[in-house]
Amino acid sequence: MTIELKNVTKKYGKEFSLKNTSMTFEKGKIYGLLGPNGSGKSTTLKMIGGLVYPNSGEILVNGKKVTRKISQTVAYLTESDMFYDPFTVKDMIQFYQSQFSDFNMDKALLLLTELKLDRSKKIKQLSKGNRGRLKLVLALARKTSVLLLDEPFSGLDPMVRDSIVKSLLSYIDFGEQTVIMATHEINEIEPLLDEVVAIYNGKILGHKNVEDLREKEGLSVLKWFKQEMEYIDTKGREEK
Ligand SMILES: Nc1ncnc2c1ncn2[C@@H]1O[C@H](COP(=O)(O)OP(=O)(O)OP(=O)(O)O)[C@@H](O)[C@H]1O
Repeated sequence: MTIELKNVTKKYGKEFSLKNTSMTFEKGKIYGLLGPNGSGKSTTLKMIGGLVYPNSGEILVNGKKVTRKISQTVAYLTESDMFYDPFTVKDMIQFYQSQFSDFNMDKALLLLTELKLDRSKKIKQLSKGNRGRLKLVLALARKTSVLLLDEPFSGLDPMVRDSIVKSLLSYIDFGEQTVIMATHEINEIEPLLDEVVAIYNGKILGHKNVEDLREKEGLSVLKWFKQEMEYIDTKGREEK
């Protein structure tokens, strides 16, 4: 599905989270959304996921304006936990199955085994990293045309990150799913990405095809992102 942000502005009080931002995410591509803390990454994902609405402008998914109902078409791994503590891992999986008709139980069970999660454990007994793993299971087990991942590696130890990147590769439906991943782990996700978007202070600074970056400009995603940030520092493009 194609996702379009058209002149989107989001304010919390007087603070801008996004300032008149426009961007198109094309069907079947994997996007990395990069930016320093507080730049507007989570806000962008929340708006695509129908959790918050813009003050002005519009967000369209396949030409349709986003409402709360979008949660039926969009799988969303949020930055914060949305778990019910007394549930066990298995209860949580069954709850998702009851909520989403696209939930694939076989895939969930496979992911649980791969990520070494104990089904009988209560959510409140899980470590932060294991809660992170469970969030991944719940998001990846859905068959949706849009997948939003907000800090999917948060709390995970570096030893498992590699295997999780590989899991992502095998569980994403390439060419079909539009995936947007907000993260600070730039090097880890580079092998997954088709496109990269840099955001700063509520504005999109740049958008590049990762292969073009490498082949035409000889830059890694991290190098390009650092260049964009240095440009901000030297030219003071901040418009506050
Ligand atoms: N619920 C809220 N109430 C007030 N301000 C908010 C709220 N959510 C976000 N903001 C503000 O909006 C701006 C963008 O926040 P956002 O969470 O989108 O950034 P981010 O790029 O995801 O940051 P991080 O990398 O730290 O997760 C920040 O200035 C933040 O303080």
